[in-house]
Amino acid sequence: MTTQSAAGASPAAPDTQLQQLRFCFYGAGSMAEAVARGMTGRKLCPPEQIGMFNRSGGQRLADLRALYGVTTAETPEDKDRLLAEADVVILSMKPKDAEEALRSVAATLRPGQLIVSMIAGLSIRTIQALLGQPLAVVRTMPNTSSSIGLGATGLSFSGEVSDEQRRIGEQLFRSVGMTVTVEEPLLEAVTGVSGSGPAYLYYIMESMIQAGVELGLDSGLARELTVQTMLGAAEMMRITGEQPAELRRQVTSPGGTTQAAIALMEEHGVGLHFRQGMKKSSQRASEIGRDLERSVLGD
Ligand SMILES: NC(=O)C1=CN([C@@H]2O[C@H](COP(=O)(O)OP(=O)(O)OC[C@H]3O[C@@H](n4cnc5c(N)ncnc54)[C@H](OP(=O)(O)O)[C@@H]3O)[C@@H](O)[C@H]2O)C=CC1
Ligand SMILES: O=C(O)[C@@H]1CCC=N1
Repeated sequence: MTTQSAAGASPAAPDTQLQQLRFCFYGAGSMAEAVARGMTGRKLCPPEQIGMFNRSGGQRLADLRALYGVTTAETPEDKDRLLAEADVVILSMKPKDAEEALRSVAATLRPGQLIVSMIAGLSIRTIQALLGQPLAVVRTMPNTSSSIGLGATGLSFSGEVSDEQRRIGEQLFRSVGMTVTVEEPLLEAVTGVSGSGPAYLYYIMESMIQAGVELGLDSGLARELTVQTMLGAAEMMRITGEQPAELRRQVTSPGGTTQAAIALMEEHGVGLHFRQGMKKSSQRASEIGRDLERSVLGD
Protein backbone atom coordinates (compact mmCIF):
# COMPACT_ATOMS: atom_id res chain seq x y z
CA MET A 1 0.00 0.00 0.00
CA THR A 2 2.93 2.35 0.44
CA THR A 3 5.54 3.80 -1.84
CA GLN A 4 8.84 3.58 -0.06
CA SER A 5 12.11 4.18 -1.80
CA ALA A 6 15.53 5.38 -0.75
CA ALA A 7 18.15 7.32 -2.67
CA GLY A 8 21.56 8.81 -2.15
CA ALA A 9 23.68 7.03 0.44
CA SER A 10 26.11 9.85 -0.25
CA PRO A 11 25.15 13.36 -1.32
CA ALA A 12 24.43 13.96 -5.00
CA ALA A 13 26.67 16.09 -7.18
CA PRO A 14 25.44 19.67 -7.76
CA ASP A 15 22.58 19.75 -10.24
CA THR A 16 22.68 22.25 -13.10
CA GLN A 17 18.95 22.99 -12.94
CA LEU A 18 19.04 23.72 -9.21
CA GLN A 19 21.87 26.20 -9.85
CA GLN A 20 19.31 28.48 -11.53
CA LEU A 21 16.69 28.41 -8.78
CA ARG A 22 15.91 30.88 -6.00
CA PHE A 23 15.19 29.45 -2.57
CA CYS A 24 13.59 31.20 0.38
CA PHE A 25 13.71 29.84 3.93
CA TYR A 26 10.70 31.17 5.81
CA GLY A 27 12.15 30.86 9.33
CA ALA A 28 15.89 30.98 10.01
CA GLY A 29 16.43 28.66 12.98
CA SER A 30 18.42 25.45 13.53
CA MET A 31 16.86 23.39 10.76
CA ALA A 32 16.92 26.16 8.15
CA GLU A 33 20.58 26.74 8.97
CA ALA A 34 21.35 23.00 8.81
CA VAL A 35 19.90 22.69 5.29
CA ALA A 36 21.27 26.06 4.07
CA ARG A 37 24.71 25.16 5.39
CA GLY A 38 24.52 21.83 3.56
CA MET A 39 23.32 23.57 0.37
CA THR A 40 26.10 26.16 0.40
CA GLY A 41 28.73 23.59 1.44
CA ARG A 42 27.71 21.42 -1.53
CA LYS A 43 27.44 24.46 -3.85
CA LEU A 44 23.89 23.54 -4.78
CA CYS A 45 23.39 27.08 -6.09
CA PRO A 46 25.13 30.46 -5.65
CA PRO A 47 24.63 31.36 -1.95
CA GLU A 48 22.99 34.70 -2.75
CA GLN A 49 20.14 32.76 -4.38
CA ILE A 50 19.29 31.40 -0.94
CA GLY A 51 17.05 33.85 0.92
CA MET A 52 16.37 33.62 4.65
CA PHE A 53 14.33 35.60 7.14
CA ASN A 54 12.94 35.23 10.63
CA ARG A 55 10.77 37.29 12.97
CA SER A 56 13.40 38.99 15.08
CA GLY A 57 16.04 39.85 12.43
CA GLY A 58 19.20 41.43 13.85
CA GLN A 59 22.30 39.51 14.83
CA ARG A 60 20.98 36.11 13.83
CA LEU A 61 20.56 37.17 10.19
CA ALA A 62 23.90 39.00 10.20
CA ASP A 63 25.54 35.76 11.39
CA LEU A 64 23.86 33.72 8.64
CA ARG A 65 24.97 36.23 6.00
CA ALA A 66 28.53 36.22 7.29
CA LEU A 67 28.77 32.44 7.60
CA TYR A 68 27.06 31.33 4.39
CA GLY A 69 26.76 34.36 2.08
CA VAL A 70 22.97 34.01 1.92
CA THR A 71 20.58 36.90 1.26
CA THR A 72 18.48 37.97 4.25
CA ALA A 73 15.48 40.23 4.72
CA GLU A 74 14.32 42.32 7.68
CA THR A 75 11.59 44.65 6.43
CA PRO A 76 8.12 43.34 5.50
CA GLU A 77 8.70 44.55 1.91
CA ASP A 78 12.01 42.68 1.59
CA LYS A 79 10.52 39.52 3.11
CA ASP A 80 7.63 39.68 0.63
CA ARG A 81 10.07 40.18 -2.23
CA LEU A 82 12.16 37.16 -1.22
CA LEU A 83 9.03 35.04 -0.98
CA ALA A 84 7.51 36.29 -4.23
CA GLU A 85 10.74 35.83 -6.22
CA ALA A 86 11.50 32.35 -4.88
CA ASP A 87 11.01 29.25 -7.00
CA VAL A 88 11.13 27.17 -3.83
CA VAL A 89 9.78 28.36 -0.46
CA ILE A 90 10.95 26.28 2.50
CA LEU A 91 8.69 26.49 5.55
CA SER A 92 11.04 26.37 8.52
CA MET A 93 9.12 27.70 11.51
CA LYS A 94 7.92 25.73 14.56
CA PRO A 95 4.49 24.09 14.31
CA LYS A 96 3.07 26.54 16.88
CA ASP A 97 3.94 29.48 14.58
CA ALA A 98 2.84 27.85 11.34
CA GLU A 99 -0.83 28.85 11.29
CA GLU A 100 -0.23 32.59 11.61
CA ALA A 101 2.91 32.53 9.45
CA LEU A 102 1.27 30.69 6.54
CA ARG A 103 -1.95 32.70 6.59
CA SER A 104 0.06 35.92 6.48
CA VAL A 105 1.75 35.01 3.17
CA ALA A 106 -1.19 33.35 1.41
CA ALA A 107 -1.65 36.35 -0.89
CA THR A 108 2.07 36.59 -1.72
CA LEU A 109 2.55 33.03 -2.95
CA ARG A 110 1.48 31.98 -6.43
CA PRO A 111 0.87 28.83 -8.46
CA GLY A 112 4.11 27.51 -9.95
CA GLN A 113 6.09 28.00 -6.75
CA LEU A 114 7.12 24.86 -4.93
CA ILE A 115 6.37 24.81 -1.20
CA VAL A 116 8.68 22.60 0.86
CA SER A 117 7.67 22.07 4.46
CA MET A 118 10.02 20.82 7.17
CA ILE A 119 7.39 21.32 9.89
CA ALA A 120 6.79 18.24 12.06
CA GLY A 121 3.25 16.91 11.90
CA LEU A 122 1.77 19.59 9.64
CA SER A 123 -0.14 17.83 6.85
CA ILE A 124 -0.16 18.77 3.18
CA ARG A 125 -3.94 19.29 3.42
CA THR A 126 -3.51 21.79 6.27
CA ILE A 127 -0.71 23.64 4.48
CA GLN A 128 -2.85 24.04 1.36
CA ALA A 129 -5.82 25.21 3.45
CA LEU A 130 -3.67 27.78 5.24
CA LEU A 131 -2.27 29.05 1.94
CA GLY A 132 -5.79 29.21 0.50
CA GLN A 133 -4.84 27.44 -2.72
CA PRO A 134 -3.74 23.95 -3.76
CA LEU A 135 -0.08 24.82 -4.32
CA ALA A 136 2.47 22.08 -5.02
CA VAL A 137 3.77 20.89 -1.63
CA VAL A 138 6.68 18.64 -0.71
CA ARG A 139 6.30 17.66 2.92
CA THR A 140 9.61 16.56 4.43
CA MET A 141 11.16 15.35 7.65
CA PRO A 142 14.91 16.07 7.55
CA ASN A 143 17.38 16.06 10.42
CA THR A 144 20.16 18.30 11.66
CA SER A 145 22.94 16.15 10.15
CA SER A 146 21.98 17.79 6.82
CA SER A 147 24.35 20.56 7.88
CA ILE A 148 27.34 18.30 7.17
CA GLY A 149 25.85 16.51 4.16
CA LEU A 150 24.89 13.43 6.20
CA GLY A 151 21.19 14.12 6.63
CA ALA A 152 18.40 11.58 6.31
CA THR A 153 15.19 13.08 4.94
CA GLY A 154 11.74 11.58 4.42
CA LEU A 155 9.75 13.11 1.56
CA SER A 156 6.10 13.03 0.51
CA PHE A 157 4.52 14.88 -2.42
CA SER A 158 1.12 16.47 -2.97
CA GLY A 159 -0.77 15.56 -6.14
CA GLU A 160 -0.01 19.02 -7.57
CA VAL A 161 3.77 18.43 -7.63
CA SER A 162 4.98 18.06 -11.22
CA ASP A 163 7.72 15.57 -12.18
CA GLU A 164 10.11 18.48 -12.49
CA GLN A 165 9.23 19.82 -9.03
CA ARG A 166 9.51 16.34 -7.57
CA ARG A 167 13.05 16.12 -8.91
CA ILE A 168 13.85 19.54 -7.41
CA GLY A 169 12.57 18.44 -3.98
CA GLU A 170 14.54 15.20 -4.13
CA GLN A 171 17.73 16.87 -5.36
CA LEU A 172 17.50 19.58 -2.72
CA PHE A 173 17.60 17.06 0.10
CA ARG A 174 19.92 14.63 -1.71
CA SER A 175 22.42 17.47 -1.83
CA VAL A 176 22.52 17.34 1.98
CA GLY A 177 22.32 13.58 2.53
CA MET A 178 20.11 10.60 1.70
CA THR A 179 16.38 10.67 1.07
CA VAL A 180 13.49 8.25 1.38
CA THR A 181 10.12 8.73 -0.29
CA VAL A 182 7.13 7.49 1.70
CA GLU A 183 3.36 7.92 1.74
CA GLU A 184 2.48 10.96 3.84
CA PRO A 185 1.23 9.10 6.97
CA LEU A 186 4.60 7.36 7.26
CA LEU A 187 6.38 10.68 7.74
CA GLU A 188 5.44 10.39 11.42
CA ALA A 189 7.43 7.13 11.54
CA VAL A 190 10.35 8.88 9.83
CA THR A 191 10.11 11.57 12.52
CA GLY A 192 10.37 8.93 15.27
CA VAL A 193 13.36 7.24 13.62
CA SER A 194 15.56 9.85 11.92
CA GLY A 195 13.97 13.28 12.51
CA SER A 196 14.41 13.07 16.27
CA GLY A 197 17.08 10.37 15.83
CA PRO A 198 20.25 12.45 16.21
CA ALA A 199 19.05 13.49 19.69
CA TYR A 200 18.77 9.86 20.84
CA LEU A 201 22.31 9.18 19.70
CA TYR A 202 23.63 12.33 21.39
CA TYR A 203 21.78 11.19 24.52
CA ILE A 204 23.52 7.80 24.38
CA MET A 205 26.87 9.51 23.78
CA GLU A 206 26.28 11.82 26.75
CA SER A 207 25.82 8.72 28.91
CA MET A 208 28.85 6.98 27.43
CA ILE A 209 31.08 9.99 28.12
CA GLN A 210 29.70 10.41 31.63
CA ALA A 211 30.25 6.73 32.42
CA GLY A 212 33.78 6.93 30.99
CA VAL A 213 34.55 9.85 33.29
CA GLU A 214 33.01 8.04 36.28
CA LEU A 215 35.27 5.11 35.42
CA GLY A 216 38.31 7.40 35.63
CA LEU A 217 38.93 8.59 32.05
CA ASP A 218 39.72 12.19 31.26
CA SER A 219 36.56 13.74 29.70
CA GLY A 220 38.33 14.61 26.41
CA LEU A 221 39.51 11.04 26.04
CA ALA A 222 36.07 9.66 26.94
CA ARG A 223 34.60 11.90 24.24
CA GLU A 224 37.11 10.78 21.58
CA LEU A 225 36.57 7.11 22.35
CA THR A 226 32.79 7.56 22.31
CA VAL A 227 32.69 9.43 19.01
CA GLN A 228 35.00 6.95 17.28
CA THR A 229 32.97 4.04 18.63
CA MET A 230 29.71 5.53 17.31
CA LEU A 231 31.29 6.29 13.92
CA GLY A 232 32.89 2.86 13.68
CA ALA A 233 29.69 1.02 14.58
CA ALA A 234 27.61 3.02 12.04
CA GLU A 235 30.22 2.42 9.32
CA MET A 236 30.40 -1.30 10.18
CA MET A 237 26.67 -1.59 9.60
CA ARG A 238 26.81 0.40 6.39
CA ILE A 239 29.87 -1.30 4.89
CA THR A 240 29.16 -4.90 5.89
CA GLY A 241 25.38 -4.76 5.38
CA GLU A 242 25.12 -7.09 8.41
CA GLN A 243 22.18 -7.08 10.81
CA PRO A 244 22.98 -5.15 14.01
CA ALA A 245 22.13 -8.25 16.09
CA GLU A 246 24.88 -10.17 14.27
CA LEU A 247 27.41 -7.36 14.73
CA ARG A 248 26.47 -7.21 18.41
CA ARG A 249 26.98 -10.99 18.69
CA GLN A 250 30.51 -10.55 17.34
CA VAL A 251 31.33 -8.14 20.19
CA THR A 252 29.73 -10.27 22.88
CA SER A 253 31.92 -13.05 24.28
CA PRO A 254 29.97 -15.61 26.33
CA GLY A 255 30.43 -14.81 30.02
CA GLY A 256 32.40 -11.69 29.09
CA THR A 257 32.16 -7.96 29.64
CA THR A 258 29.66 -7.00 26.92
CA GLN A 259 27.26 -9.75 27.91
CA ALA A 260 27.34 -8.45 31.49
CA ALA A 261 26.54 -4.92 30.28
CA ILE A 262 23.73 -5.92 27.90
CA ALA A 263 22.16 -8.26 30.47
CA LEU A 264 21.94 -5.40 32.98
CA MET A 265 20.50 -3.04 30.34
CA GLU A 266 17.89 -5.62 29.29
CA GLU A 267 16.99 -6.30 32.94
CA HIS A 268 16.22 -2.57 33.24
CA GLY A 269 14.22 -2.48 30.01
CA VAL A 270 16.60 -0.11 28.24
CA GLY A 271 15.81 -1.48 24.75
CA LEU A 272 12.07 -1.53 25.42
CA HIS A 273 12.05 2.00 26.79
CA PHE A 274 14.17 3.20 23.92
CA ARG A 275 11.62 1.85 21.42
CA GLN A 276 8.78 3.35 23.42
CA GLY A 277 10.51 6.72 23.39
CA MET A 278 10.87 6.59 19.61
CA LYS A 279 7.19 5.75 19.22
CA LYS A 280 6.36 8.67 21.50
CA SER A 281 8.17 11.03 19.10
CA SER A 282 6.11 9.68 16.23
CA GLN A 283 2.84 9.94 18.23
CA ARG A 284 3.70 13.50 19.20
CA ALA A 285 4.14 14.40 15.51
CA SER A 286 0.64 12.98 14.83
CA GLU A 287 -0.83 14.92 17.77
CA ILE A 288 0.76 18.18 16.60
CA GLY A 289 -0.62 17.59 13.10
CA ARG A 290 -4.12 16.71 14.38
CA ASP A 291 -4.27 19.81 16.61
CA LEU A 292 -3.27 22.06 13.72
CA GLU A 293 -5.69 20.34 11.34
CA ARG A 294 -8.52 20.79 13.85
CA SER A 295 -7.67 24.43 14.39
CA VAL A 296 -7.48 25.17 10.65
CA LEU A 297 -10.05 22.84 9.12
CA GLY A 298 -12.28 22.22 12.11
CA ASP A 299 -12.13 18.41 11.49
N1 LIG B 1 15.46 20.88 14.84
C1 LIG B 1 15.34 19.69 14.26
O1 LIG B 1 16.12 18.77 14.51
C2 LIG B 1 14.24 19.45 13.26
C3 LIG B 1 13.20 20.35 13.10
N2 LIG B 1 12.21 20.10 12.19
C4 LIG B 1 11.15 21.06 12.00
O2 LIG B 1 11.73 22.25 11.51
C5 LIG B 1 10.99 23.38 11.95
C6 LIG B 1 11.94 24.40 12.53
O3 LIG B 1 12.56 23.84 13.68
P1 LIG B 1 13.85 24.51 14.29
O4 LIG B 1 14.71 25.01 13.20
O5 LIG B 1 14.39 23.56 15.28
O6 LIG B 1 13.18 25.76 15.03
P2 LIG B 1 13.85 27.14 15.49
O7 LIG B 1 13.07 27.63 16.65
O8 LIG B 1 15.32 26.98 15.60
O9 LIG B 1 13.56 28.12 14.24
C7 LIG B 1 12.29 28.57 13.92
C8 LIG B 1 12.45 29.80 13.06
O10 LIG B 1 11.16 30.23 12.59
C9 LIG B 1 11.12 31.64 12.70
N3 LIG B 1 9.73 32.11 12.69
C10 LIG B 1 8.70 31.76 13.48
N4 LIG B 1 7.59 32.44 13.13
C11 LIG B 1 7.94 33.24 12.10
C12 LIG B 1 7.25 34.19 11.33
N5 LIG B 1 5.96 34.46 11.54
N6 LIG B 1 7.93 34.85 10.36
C13 LIG B 1 9.24 34.59 10.13
N7 LIG B 1 9.95 33.69 10.84
C14 LIG B 1 9.31 33.03 11.81
C15 LIG B 1 11.87 31.95 13.97
O11 LIG B 1 12.22 33.29 14.03
P3 LIG B 1 12.58 34.03 15.43
O12 LIG B 1 13.70 33.23 16.04
O13 LIG B 1 12.96 35.38 15.00
O14 LIG B 1 11.32 33.97 16.25
C16 LIG B 1 13.07 31.01 13.79
O15 LIG B 1 14.01 31.60 12.92
C17 LIG B 1 9.98 22.90 12.98
O16 LIG B 1 8.71 22.92 12.41
C18 LIG B 1 10.42 21.47 13.28
O17 LIG B 1 9.29 20.64 13.49
C19 LIG B 1 12.25 19.00 11.38
C20 LIG B 1 13.25 18.09 11.48
C21 LIG B 1 14.32 18.21 12.45
O1 LIG C 1 11.65 17.98 18.24
C1 LIG C 1 11.00 18.33 17.25
O2 LIG C 1 9.78 18.60 17.35
C2 LIG C 1 11.68 18.42 15.91
C3 LIG C 1 11.03 17.53 14.89
C4 LIG C 1 12.01 16.41 14.66
C5 LIG C 1 13.20 16.84 15.37
N1 LIG C 1 13.03 17.95 16.02
